[in-house]
Amino acid sequence: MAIATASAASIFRAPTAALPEKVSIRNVDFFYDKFHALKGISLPLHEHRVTAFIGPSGCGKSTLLRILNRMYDLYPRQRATGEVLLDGENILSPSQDVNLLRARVGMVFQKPTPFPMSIYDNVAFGIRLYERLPKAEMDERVATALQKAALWDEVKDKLHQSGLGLSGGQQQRLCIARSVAVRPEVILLDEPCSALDPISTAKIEELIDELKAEYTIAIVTHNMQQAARTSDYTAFMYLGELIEFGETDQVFTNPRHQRTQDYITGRFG
Ligand SMILES: Nc1ncnc2c1ncn2[C@@H]1O[C@H](COP(=O)(O)OP(=O)(O)OP(=O)(O)O)[C@@H](O)[C@H]1O
Repeated sequence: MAIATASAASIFRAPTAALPEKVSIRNVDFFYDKFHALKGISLPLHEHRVTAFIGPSGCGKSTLLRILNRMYDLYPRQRATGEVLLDGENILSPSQDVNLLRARVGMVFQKPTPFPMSIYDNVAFGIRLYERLPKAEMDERVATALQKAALWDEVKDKLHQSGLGLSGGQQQRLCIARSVAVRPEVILLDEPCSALDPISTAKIEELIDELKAEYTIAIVTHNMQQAARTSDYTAFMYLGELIEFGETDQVFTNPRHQRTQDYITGRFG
């Protein structure tokens, strides 16, 4: 994929002023039992910006994302060391309330995962975990979340039909609505378009651009064009290490490391 050329620079967004670090990943190591999957990872996620994680299969992108909302806690023998500061507080600390963390840091997975319930209940589900709202207020929250996920117009007349009856692209936007509904501060997207057709993919990419006005976003993607189009910052990982992190246009047009250059030009991976 030869997009690491000066002539392709126009596809990148204009460099933006650096905003504060919403998340600061500091010297993080991760272990699946004895397997050392991440080594000394340090980088920021800037507030209201999109950071893309790229790198060959197995380099640790999803593992890093799963650390940011302590998803790994659900599995025995998985552990992280180092610090992940969210607004300056270390979320890896044993005293961190993990449920609260997952409300602040939402996650959308590769495969759309609607629950076998109505469109309305899919969105209300997350809210009900944290809050008890009167019906009118809940209706409002569900509608707002669906609007933010650019799905409202397509579903407003069938809110009580099953979420499973939606197309793949609509299901993924429903999952984004479910995540947005609990008013997170950070949204983690793990290859959110890999199961989608090009039109649905374009919709999700547009949506990512809109969502960053309110949220801080991290996206794992195998699609170099998608990383270039959607992100402000790019992190290139290889074999559990962070090789390069920088503004997306710099990483794609003028990478500092040969390995980054080789990966983004399709020479390996
Ligand atoms: N549950 C697990 N138990 C043991 N090792 C694991 C587990 N999950 C992932 N790994 C290993 O950790 C490393 C990083 O995996 P990870 O899924 O984070 O990579 P990735 O970059 O997201 O890959 P892909 O692009 O293929 O999704 C790989 O070597 C993988 O085999």
